[in-house]
Amino acid sequence: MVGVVPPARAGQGDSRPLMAAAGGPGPTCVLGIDLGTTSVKAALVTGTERGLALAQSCSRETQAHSDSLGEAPQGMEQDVQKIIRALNECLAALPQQQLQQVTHIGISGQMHGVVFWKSDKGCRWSESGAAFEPERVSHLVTWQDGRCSPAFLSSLPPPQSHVSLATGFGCATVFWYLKNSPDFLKAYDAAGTIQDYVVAMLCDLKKPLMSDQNAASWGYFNCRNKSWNTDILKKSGFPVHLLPEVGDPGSIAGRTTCAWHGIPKGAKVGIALGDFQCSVYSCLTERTDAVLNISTSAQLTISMPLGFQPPEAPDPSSAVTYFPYFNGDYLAVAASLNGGNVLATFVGMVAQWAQELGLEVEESAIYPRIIQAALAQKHSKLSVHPTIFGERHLPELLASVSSIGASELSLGHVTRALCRGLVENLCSMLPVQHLQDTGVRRVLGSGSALAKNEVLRQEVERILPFPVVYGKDVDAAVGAAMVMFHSK
Ligand SMILES: Nc1ncnc2c1ncn2[C@@H]1O[C@H](COP(=O)(O)OP(=O)(O)O)[C@@H](O)[C@H]1O
Ligand SMILES: O=C(CO)[C@@H](O)[C@H](O)[C@H](O)[C@H](O)COP(=O)(O)O
Repeated sequence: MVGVVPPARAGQGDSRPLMAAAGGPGPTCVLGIDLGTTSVKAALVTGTERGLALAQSCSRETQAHSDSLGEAPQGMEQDVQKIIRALNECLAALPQQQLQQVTHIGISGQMHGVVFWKSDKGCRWSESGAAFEPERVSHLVTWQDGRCSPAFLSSLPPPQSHVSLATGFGCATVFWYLKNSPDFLKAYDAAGTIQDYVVAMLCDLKKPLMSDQNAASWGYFNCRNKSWNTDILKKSGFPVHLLPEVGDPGSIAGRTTCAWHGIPKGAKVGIALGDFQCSVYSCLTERTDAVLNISTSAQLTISMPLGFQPPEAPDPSSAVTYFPYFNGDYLAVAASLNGGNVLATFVGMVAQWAQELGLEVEESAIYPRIIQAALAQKHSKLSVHPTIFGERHLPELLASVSSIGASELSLGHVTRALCRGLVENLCSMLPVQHLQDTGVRRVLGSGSALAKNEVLRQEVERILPFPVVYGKDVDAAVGAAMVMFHSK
């Protein structure tokens, strides 16, 4: 037993679906999955008399980054075959006898991105029925994709949504294909996030289902009436037949049509969820909690009051956006494009410099060294503004370094300053003063980049004047499993 998961607090003010009636026919063993940007995580969560327990977990890096097939400038695509391979490796590493007990599957994953497939040929099940392999499936164009320039985005019709349109958002990517490679879209008749694709394959859905969490992340989705901006899109020639059906987070999308890695056929599969919302769900128990998630990207968030409704129109200049959560609730989110991916880029740069100096150093060996070096440098006057990927509200503001003193140039100084810069950047988007004004009493930390990096945790604890409690590195997968226990 790895640890007992915070039990859901039923009752007033809790955004989470009510716990299944005690002793009711609720699930006993749930598989939670997070199809993240860097790694896939899987978690087996069991119901015990003490609440929910994380029985087993596994993670595998996908190494799925691929060149843009369509030669899209600044394209960021991932090979779906490699994502599914990492998923299969994770499940194969979990105990068979526990997988055989699984009655429900909760799936979350990286939001905004889009993958296309041929609805009745999206995968091929192995002879044994144990696993499926993708077929007639495109690459995943991820949330980090930069093909939609500001000029292209401004040529698109204004959305009737509170979420501003940005590059890497599913609907923006479809518009890009429509304009630059229309024949590409003709090969497919289904689309969704990577997690929607997996749900559709497991349940053999002819029409993909998508939760409003993921629909909102695509753009052109009205969260108030839970519908796509179909009229606006049709007028622009958008292939609206590609838009999935939208359902409520926590609802059941269907049942597995085959046994899957030992999980019996007929297991209930939840509608796919946003990884960020599931990371929050795994730990948020009080409305006075703030959550800081640092995985490939980074988010700092607080709950909005019950009954809050987002504005009708988007505000592209705002650093904070409102994410649909559960039960009609919303989260106010500083969603940064710069999180673990900045540290990963720094590690890649160190490896590249070493190679240019004739040294071969594995990136996996660099992480512990830069962390150790920074632990030895408790302070650094260096000031790093880390936004090498820009931000959605300030796409042109790239990274910068200042206060560079001759004594501040060690690997340890630079690493600590970089970690501090990541946290300061989030706090520039959602200031500490605002957290205090809204009554935040505690910060819950989640995401692998935080779980694996003591220096980052030290800087979090220096900058945020609140107690900080950390989760594990499989938070979104645990959250996706918890949703299945708490859904009606
Ligand atoms: N060995 C390591 N030590 C410290 N940090 C690491 C290590 N390996 C990866 N990371 C950090 O973890 C981040 C990926 O976190 P992860 O939770 O796997 O991402 P996601 O959920 O987006 O797939 C990377 O961007 C990197 O910054
Ligand atoms: O960009 C946003 C929100 O706008 C982020 O929540 C982003 O969608 C998420 O980080 C992605 O879902 C990727 O998550 P992760 O792979 O970084 O865990």
